[in-house]
Amino acid sequence: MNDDQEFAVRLDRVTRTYGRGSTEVAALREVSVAFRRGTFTAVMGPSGSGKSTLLQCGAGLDRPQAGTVSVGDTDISRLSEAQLAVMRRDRIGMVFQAFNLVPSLTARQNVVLPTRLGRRRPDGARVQEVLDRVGLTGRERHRPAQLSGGQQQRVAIARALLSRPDVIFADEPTGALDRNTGREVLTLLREAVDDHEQTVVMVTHDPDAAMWADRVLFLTDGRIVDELDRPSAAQVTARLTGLDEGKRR
Ligand SMILES: Nc1ncnc2c1ncn2[C@@H]1O[C@H](COP(=O)(O)OP(=O)(O)OP(=O)(O)O)[C@@H](O)[C@H]1O
Repeated sequence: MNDDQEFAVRLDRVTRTYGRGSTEVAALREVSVAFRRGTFTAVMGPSGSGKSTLLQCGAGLDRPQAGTVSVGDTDISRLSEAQLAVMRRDRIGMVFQAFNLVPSLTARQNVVLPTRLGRRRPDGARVQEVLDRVGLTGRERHRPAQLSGGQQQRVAIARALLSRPDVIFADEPTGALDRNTGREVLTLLREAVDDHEQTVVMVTHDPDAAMWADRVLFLTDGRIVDELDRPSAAQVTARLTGLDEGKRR
C-alpha cells in the first residue's frame, strides 16, 4: 500500500499564524502528522495550543501559510475554492460542539442540507439509513428545539456521515453533553471507524473521551509534543497535567 492509500489525511510541516508583527500568534508551527485510514485519533492540549486550528487546516476550512495538507492523494493547498468545496462536501465530515444545526429545519432536512446546497438530489434510502444508524428513527421530522442535546448531535453526525466521507473531524463533539449522552456519541464515532473503515480525528478536553481513540496526540504552543497509543484515562490525565506544569515553568 502506498502512503496515499494508507493515510486518509496528512499534514506536512504545516504552519499557521494569525495576526502580524507584535500581535502575531503561531497557532501551528511546522506540524507534521498523518492519520491512518480506519483509525480514531484524539487531539488534546491546553487551551490555545492549536487543536482547533489543526482540525480546520486538515479539513480545508483554513489555509496554512506554509506546508501541505493532503486528503488521500490530493494536495488540497493546490485546489481552488470551488474544488475545495467539492472535496469537503464529498470526502470530509465535520461535527462541532455546538451541533451547528439550522433551527427552522427538521432533522431530516438538516441531514440533507449539504447535499441540497451542492445542488444534488439526496438519496432517500441512504438518508434514512444514516438516520436509523444514529438512532433517530421516528424523529426525522423533529426540529432541533424538539430534540435533546444528544439527539441534536446525532443529527449532526448523520449529516457528517451521509456522503460516506473518508474522514470525520469532530471538534469537542461531547463538550456540551452529559457523560452518558457523550458516550453514545463516542460509540457512533467508534462504529464509523470499526464498522465502516472511516477515519476520525477528534479534539477533546476530556480524558474519558480520549480513551475511545486508538491514539492521542498532545499539542502545546502549536507543536505536537507527544502521543500515546490506546492510553487509559489516568495516563491521559497524567500527561495533560505534565503539559500544564511544563507551561507554568
Ligand atoms: N481567527 C483567529 N485570529 C487570531 N488568532 C487566532 C484565530 N484563531 C485562533 N487564534 C489563536 O491561535 C492559537 C490557537 O488557537 P486554537 O483555537 O487552535 O487553540 P485550541 O487548542 O483549539 O484552544 P481551545 O482549547 O481553547 O479551543 C490561540 O492563541 C488563538 O488565540
